[in-house]
Amino acid sequence: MSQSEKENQGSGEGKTQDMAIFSPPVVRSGAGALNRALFTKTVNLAAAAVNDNRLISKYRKELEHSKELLRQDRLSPIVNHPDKALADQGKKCLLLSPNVKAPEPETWGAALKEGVQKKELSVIPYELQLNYDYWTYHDIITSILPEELHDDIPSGFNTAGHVAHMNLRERYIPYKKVIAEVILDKTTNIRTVINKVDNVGAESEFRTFQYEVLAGPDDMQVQVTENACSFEFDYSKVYWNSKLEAEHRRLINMFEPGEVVCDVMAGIGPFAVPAGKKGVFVWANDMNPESNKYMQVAINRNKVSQYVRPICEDGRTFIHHAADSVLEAHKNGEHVLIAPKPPSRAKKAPKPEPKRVDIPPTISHFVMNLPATAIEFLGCYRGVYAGHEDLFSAESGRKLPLVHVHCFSFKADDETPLNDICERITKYLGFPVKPGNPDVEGEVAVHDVRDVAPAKRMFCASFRIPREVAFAERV
Ligand SMILES: C[S@@+](CC[C@H](N)C(=O)[O-])C[C@H]1O[C@@H](n2cnc3c(N)ncnc32)[C@H](O)[C@@H]1O
Repeated sequence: MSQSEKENQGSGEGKTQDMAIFSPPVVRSGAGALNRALFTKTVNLAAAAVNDNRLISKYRKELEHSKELLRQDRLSPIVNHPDKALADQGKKCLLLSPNVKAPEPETWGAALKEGVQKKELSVIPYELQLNYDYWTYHDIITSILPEELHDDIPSGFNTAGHVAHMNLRERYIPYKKVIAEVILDKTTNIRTVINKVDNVGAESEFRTFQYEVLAGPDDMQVQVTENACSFEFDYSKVYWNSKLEAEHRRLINMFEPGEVVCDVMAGIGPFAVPAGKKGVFVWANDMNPESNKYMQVAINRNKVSQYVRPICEDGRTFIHHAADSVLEAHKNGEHVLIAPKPPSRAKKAPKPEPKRVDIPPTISHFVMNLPATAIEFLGCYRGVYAGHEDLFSAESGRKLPLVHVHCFSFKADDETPLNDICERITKYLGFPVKPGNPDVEGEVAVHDVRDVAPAKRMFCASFRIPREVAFAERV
């Protein structure tokens, strides 16, 4: 081996650092209480003590370039000198790669050797102390769980404000408390960890769930911000899913200021409140009285009471009631007045009049986010505008409402889910539909929203209510 080859090998160039030394100790404490003190470790390294602090940045760059500097996630290579007296004088060290050994100059690379030769550096042993705070959730849990559980370490959870909501698989249940404690320690802004309690697949009518608190206080009163609106609610009493923010935004972006939107299953208002904020009139219904209560809270918090009306009834009856009530509001001349921007003080222009926006006579969009069953409500559109063909005459320029109905279907790359969804819409609407352009009567646009299970996805189907359905006689 030539001298340069020896030097190369010694300096760690071309060699991967042995990073296993930074793994936490294996603490197979079982399902018992989490003992954070067991997660301490001393890693023996070498460090380049820098004689003059003004040279730190120069040597940091050089040693980084020659791959002699320690590169390890969440560890700064610049540390205080291990000698307390020198540290008190402000002396610093640069931590070196584990391949570099202080007593073995043949492991030092050219940059290090040169620094030592110039008496600007000295290479010293350094005992790096690592503890529980250093390691990630994954590191700690891997260290605790037995190896047969390493293949699918629980990592995902929903959050609602300070609450992390887990849905642990059966085989991780014995470790639920330890897992929750570590999540609590390692996730900023999480104060409570809960686990969904299996209720043998049965979902509650209001899409709430049974849970047990695994770590932190049993405090389910949460605050969240979504689409620039703030919500405060009891997460145990109403439905909330932070993973739907993009879907909420997608539909909100379709609504125009001054239009009317009827949200049939509005929850606490993640469609309604931001839509109201952009000047859309919203009739926001939910059958859960708790949702209705917290929607009112959100309306007040976000100052959208001029635009958003909370209603609490069965969505099936709401559909006709909403069409009638919007028309009534229009006939009564209900409107909002939008205060103009104050004129600049320099101009002595007369104060501009507020802008009046009337509630239009008809609904532009219905939203139905209750994916498990909403399609079954579609029969309720029959007769929604019975006797009101005039409202949608060619001269009026008005179109029948678009319905956006959420649903579940298969996960497949072909047309299977589209055809499945269209078949079910056909059945419940009582009118044949096929995949296509929602502006064409009898055609449906299907948007793929998100994965919900290995073989199941959530979709949103959008279509205009067919004339035959809208103008049918009410029974
Ligand atoms: C999946 S959540 C969606 C809530 C909200 N739209 C969202 O995106 O977060 C479905 C909502 O439907 C409400 N709900 C269930 N059955 C209903 C019915 N028959 N009529 C009206 N609302 C209903 C539940 O209370 C729940 O808030």
